[in-house]
Amino acid sequence: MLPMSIGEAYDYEVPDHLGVTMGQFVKVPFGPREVTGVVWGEAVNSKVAANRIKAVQECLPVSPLPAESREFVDWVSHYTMQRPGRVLRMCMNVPEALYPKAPRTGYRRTGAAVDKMTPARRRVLEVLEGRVARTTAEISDIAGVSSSVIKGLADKGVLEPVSLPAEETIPVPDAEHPGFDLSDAQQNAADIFRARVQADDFSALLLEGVTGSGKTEVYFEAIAECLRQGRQALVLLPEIALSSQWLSRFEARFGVKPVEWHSDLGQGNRRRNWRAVIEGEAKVVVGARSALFLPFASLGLVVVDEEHEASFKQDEGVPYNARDMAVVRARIGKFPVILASATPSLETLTNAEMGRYQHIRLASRFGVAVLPAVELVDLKEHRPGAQRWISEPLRLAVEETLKSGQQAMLFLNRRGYAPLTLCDTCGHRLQCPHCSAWLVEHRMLRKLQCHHCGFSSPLPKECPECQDEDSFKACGPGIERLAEEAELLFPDANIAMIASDTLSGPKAAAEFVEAMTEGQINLLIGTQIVAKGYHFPALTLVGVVDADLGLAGGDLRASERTYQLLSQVAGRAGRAEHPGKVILQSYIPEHPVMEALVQQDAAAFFNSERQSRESAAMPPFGRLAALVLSSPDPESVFSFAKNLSRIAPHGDQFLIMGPAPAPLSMIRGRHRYRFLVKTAKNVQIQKLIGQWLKGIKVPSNVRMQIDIDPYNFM
Ligand SMILES: Nc1ncnc2c1ncn2[C@@H]1O[C@H](COP(=O)(O)OP(=O)(O)OP(=O)(O)O)[C@@H](O)[C@H]1O
Ligand SMILES: [Zn+2]
Repeated sequence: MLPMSIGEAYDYEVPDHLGVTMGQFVKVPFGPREVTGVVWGEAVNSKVAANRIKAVQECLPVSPLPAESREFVDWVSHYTMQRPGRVLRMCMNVPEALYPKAPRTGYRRTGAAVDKMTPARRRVLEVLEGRVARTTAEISDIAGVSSSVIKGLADKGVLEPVSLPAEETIPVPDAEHPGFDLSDAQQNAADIFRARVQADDFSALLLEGVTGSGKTEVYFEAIAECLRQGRQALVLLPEIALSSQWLSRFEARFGVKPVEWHSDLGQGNRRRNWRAVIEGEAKVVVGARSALFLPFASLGLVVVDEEHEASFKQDEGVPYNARDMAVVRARIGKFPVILASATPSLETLTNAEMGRYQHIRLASRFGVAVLPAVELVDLKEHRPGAQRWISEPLRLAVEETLKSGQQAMLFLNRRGYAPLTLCDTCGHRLQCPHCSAWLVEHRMLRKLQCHHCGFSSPLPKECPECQDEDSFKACGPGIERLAEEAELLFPDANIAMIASDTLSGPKAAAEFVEAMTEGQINLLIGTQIVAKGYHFPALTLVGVVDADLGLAGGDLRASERTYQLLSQVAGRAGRAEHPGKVILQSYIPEHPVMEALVQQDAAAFFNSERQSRESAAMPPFGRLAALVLSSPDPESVFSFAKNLSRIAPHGDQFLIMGPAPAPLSMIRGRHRYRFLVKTAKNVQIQKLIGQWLKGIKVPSNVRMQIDIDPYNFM
């Protein structure tokens, strides 16, 4: 199999001297090029004439891709209707990891004296005190000298070269490293997990625990058991790059840091970690959704933390849901998968109810902490002033919290200064030239930005429509604007504003956590990025500035997502000895989502949500797939969509809706049309779509993306 978008595995001859095994990574000729592929199986009834079959050139010096990984690739390919090579590419996207690293050369002191001492030379000798050996790069890094200083000392015989192991070894987490004493409820859950890991068989477990109940500590015990069994464990976390608190807790429990996998890793670490996974040296990996495609030598447990998070769904490339695929991966590998959340998805809750997943609950917060009280502020009664968003009751609550020396947080899930900028004279709205979306003003960066394609431009001096000067007006708040208001209202507060574009990576995230923990910040203003996972003991007030924000639009999961997000953000309040309070500002306080949040009645909310989904035969009670067609040329995509529509099958078990212009009818200069396929639960939706599209030729300037179980309806 080659990691590219082609239909099936290619046939190659294996020269006698090579002796390949299944899963072996090999170099093969492909047209004029040489590419790396994986031995997928024996060619049966090859369609290629014997004299045209080319030969495998080389086996690569790395363990083969395990059988479980190959089965997983085939499964995901079939389910998502994507070519297997595209899925395989996700497993082997670190080409340099297929070769072992050359041994490194280091230097150490010989004991010979230096004839002429300089400050730079002295620093080098200090770094190498006690005959330790280090690489040139390390020495120049620590001592702050150029490599010529080191070479000069070596030439004089003061330093001598020594050979160092090719790679630093990966520290092994210690299952017996002392952790916390668990509460009774935690202990019960941990016992179940341990038994499941020992059972050496597939099982799916839902760990539903209210915010602050200590779910992490409980699934750590499952990881410990997995380590005792000598197998690898994988934890999928949303926003792993920002989870410094999680990493410290792991280290506290297991004595060392886990192996990380996410897009913020440098090239060197990616290489090392990928290789450590396939060679079985990486015992615990924590990563983003893509970590599921790592070539684990012997995986024995997957934990999906915050399993309800939509970020586990990938929309681009191969569209897949890592939560669902984690369950598949566990079934293939015959081991347990743990789905953890304070607000599980309706899909997972339904699976638990049907008995497919074992449901384990943690009903209260750990220790003395209690769940925060939730209050609604009806914005129809307590209107903030013009161009203001903080109501009087919320203002008072913040003031009181700050006065008592505790921390408050204002939550608004909108980046930038204002979501819309328009001309006050003619009403012209500033729109992205490549997308059907408004430009968002980011005042700190002094520019307008498209949140869909990244386009940015300075705010124009004059309106492109009516040529009036300085006529643009910001409409609505983003967190930058909210921060402006907060500075006016709370002049003495130490305000920090945190959004995905202000928190630029793991380092900035760790600094933010420290500033919160040390109390250097007392008023936090943030988007969803601060809504989950964090544990700040002194944070006692959470104010949700616009609780209705997520409810707009026709998204199937709008209510569910709003409920989950607001529960998460509410759950940041009062996690230690001081009780917390949550204020939701809303124009629709009677909405079921608001009522459920105030009553803290998750069950009632999910029952009503379940009923409405069931009566509409929507997931998880029916199946959905989206077909998105796009092209730079509006004519081509429209006529292709029309053709598809003409030949669309009809039946009473399914419905094909569309083509309709997608709600975002243009992204990155591509015009988009959508079909939505909706079927009964028992219909094989892939088969139906396969029959529909059989023999279809997609025009070369049109792209067709199939998305099974779509989460994004834009
Ligand atoms: N058995 C225990 N002993 C001591 N501290 C604990 C114990 N269990 C949990 N804690 C602490 O309680 C806090 C909350 O736990 P944790 O963050 O795991 O909760 P959670 O269920 O993951 O919450 P959320 O869903 O809100 O992220 C953490 O600081 C954790 O270290
Ligand atoms: Zn754009």
